Amino acid sequence: MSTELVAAVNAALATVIDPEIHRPITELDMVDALSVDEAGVASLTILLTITGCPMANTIESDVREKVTSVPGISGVNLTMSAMNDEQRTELKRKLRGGANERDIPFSKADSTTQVILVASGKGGVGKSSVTVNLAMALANEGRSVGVLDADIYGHSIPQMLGLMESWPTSVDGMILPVPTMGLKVISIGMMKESRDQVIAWRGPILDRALQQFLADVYWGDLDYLIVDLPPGTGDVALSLGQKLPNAEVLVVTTPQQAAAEVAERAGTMASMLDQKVLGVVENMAYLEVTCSHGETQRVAVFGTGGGAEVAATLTKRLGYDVPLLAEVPMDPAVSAGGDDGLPLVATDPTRPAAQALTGLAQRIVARRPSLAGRKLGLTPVS
Ligand SMILES: Nc1ncnc2c1ncn2[C@@H]1O[C@H](COP(=O)(O)OP(=O)(O)OP(=O)(O)O)[C@@H](O)[C@H]1O
Repeated sequence: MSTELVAAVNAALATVIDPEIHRPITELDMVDALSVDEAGVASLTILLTITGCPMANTIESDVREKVTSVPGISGVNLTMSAMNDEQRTELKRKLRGGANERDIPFSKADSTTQVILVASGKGGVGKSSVTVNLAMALANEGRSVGVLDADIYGHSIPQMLGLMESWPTSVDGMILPVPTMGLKVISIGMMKESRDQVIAWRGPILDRALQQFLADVYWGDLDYLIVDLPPGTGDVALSLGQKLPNAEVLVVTTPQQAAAEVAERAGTMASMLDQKVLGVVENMAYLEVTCSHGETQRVAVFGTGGGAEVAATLTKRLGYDVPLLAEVPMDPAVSAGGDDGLPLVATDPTRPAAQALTGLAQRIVARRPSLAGRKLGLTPVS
């Protein structure tokens, strides 16, 4: 057996990335019994994290391609198998950075992930649409982004990202988010046995489920975790507020006065939980219509000024600047993108609505992460 060839095959395998965990399969101890015989035939076993792993075919074809491309390799003898319990436990330990206990990585003082809770006062203002498009736009800016759909009543994220038939893989109790379009996604809807099942979780059960999303999901290194909250100021906001004291809240409203008033409440609630309000997004701000003379006009379908009003009220109430970060026009393409599972920012970034959402992402990226109001995990000495 040629040790050089084995090393070369190993190096090639190090370029095969597990599509769910986003790490090289060699680092995840998924390569077993690798050898190369005199005739240059490589034999190896790939240990999948679970039997029936949904990504098995992708990994298999990737491994074949990479191994056969190594000079001197004439064939591949590949066995696809699964890890045993011990191997899985070791992998989980490794993924948690050697720690056995499950704590929430984002709540640690040294966490570099910016958690953004997308909140609204009432339903239907476009909170989920803003969530998926903002996440896509941040990914387009080269950031690693996770999306957590914590909207127990709506959970429309799977639909909006084309994941209606996708389920997260679980490795011995550790959940791997579903990868799509460069994002990592988990939805409360994915935890149900069937998609039409109604969830009526409250109090401790809901709290436990949210804890699981944050601690038992292997998110990896994220720049941003965007969380779609249920509308209003309910149990989820409270529970997440306690679990993620450093999270920042992005308030989505429509220009309507009534929507603005309830949106202010969502912002005020955040401050009660010691969270900072990052800013306000006014969605469905106006509709652009082109008249028969070719002139374009902005029609205020839902009135005007709601976003600016929420921003001004929260600035006054909270004592720091809460900016109006974006005004997103009404555009049937936003809605169609949601139905098709493809966010507008990904399919048609030139449309004004997509540009407004990209601008929102750019403003968020450009902000220097502020430590104001953050709990730094320092213990005062007497
Ligand atoms: N800028 C927009 N232009 C046109 N349609 C939009 C826009 N934003 C959202 N919509 C549409 O409005 C409807 C409600 O949006 P969405 O589901 O994002 O709201 P939501 O606030 O998350 O609602 P809920 O909390 O009730 O789930 C959807 O059909 C969506 O496609």
